[in-house]
Amino acid sequence: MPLLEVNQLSITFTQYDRGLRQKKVPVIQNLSLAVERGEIVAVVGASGSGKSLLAHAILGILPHNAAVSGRMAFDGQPLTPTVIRKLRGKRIAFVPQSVQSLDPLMRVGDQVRQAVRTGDPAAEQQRAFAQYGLAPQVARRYPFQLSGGMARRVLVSIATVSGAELLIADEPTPGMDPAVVQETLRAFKAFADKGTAIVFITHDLEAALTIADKVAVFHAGATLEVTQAADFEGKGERLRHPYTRALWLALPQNGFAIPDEEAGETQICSLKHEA
Ligand SMILES: Nc1ncnc2c1ncn2[C@@H]1O[C@H](COP(=O)(O)OP(=O)(O)OP(=O)(O)O)[C@@H](O)[C@H]1O
Ligand code: NI
Repeated sequence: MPLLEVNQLSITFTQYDRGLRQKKVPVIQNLSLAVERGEIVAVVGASGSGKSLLAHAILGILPHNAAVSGRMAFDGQPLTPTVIRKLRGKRIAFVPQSVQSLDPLMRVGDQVRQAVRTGDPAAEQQRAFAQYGLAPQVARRYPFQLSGGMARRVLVSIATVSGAELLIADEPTPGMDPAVVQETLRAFKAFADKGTAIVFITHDLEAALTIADKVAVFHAGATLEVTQAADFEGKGERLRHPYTRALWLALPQNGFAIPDEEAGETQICSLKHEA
């Protein structure tokens, strides 16, 4: 049984036009995804394709104007609002996309220590900072005193000291320098090797492929394809969807190939953006 199961998830926003007329805007439609213990599933796709909303739906933190349908389960247990409240920050950890989610009024070291569930909080915080290249004195700073990359390392520290069984990381690496990105990816892989299930949301297919077992490709609110990471090889012959193949062929090592429109390739509009 997968640790996390998302079945036929749909999310629709209600918006108000002029004159209080309601408008329903579907943003995710019939999305299914399963993540086993020890498995890293990368979620890639263009900006606005619904990656963060998927994470927010799992964590039960969608805005109030969102209507959700479908089934989600963690360790066989349906993810109801009560259940998810109990799991969040404990068995399920989250690296949010926005660094604004740090508490502006609390020293960042304390925010990391608060997230520790087993072991000595101070020691765990120091270990995490050392791992992600944050100097010990950074612990005494407030979020506004950090660069974007440092704030993201603090967010990764908070999520990883919790010892959660499921880690959902929403774009954890922007603003980090390449060595820290590598260290973060290595850390994720090490967690997975110890049994943690990881959902790794990213624009960066190349980075995703260095650690992912599976890749879920999103486009306009639908999962186009969930594929084995190993299928990204050669000319992408094993990739079923033209958009997925376009993402793969657009990587530098594949020569930034622009798919052949004559051959009927579709949906390559955001190809440049993704590369
Ligand atoms: N509160 C909201 N009300 C209406 N529409 C929303 C709301 N929040 C998000 N959306 C829409 O849902 C879609 C998916 O947004 P989401 O943030 O999940 O995209 P994403 O794939 O995470 O993008 P990015 O890569 O830029 O982070 C977008 O088109 C966005 O405009
Ligand atoms: Ni996002």
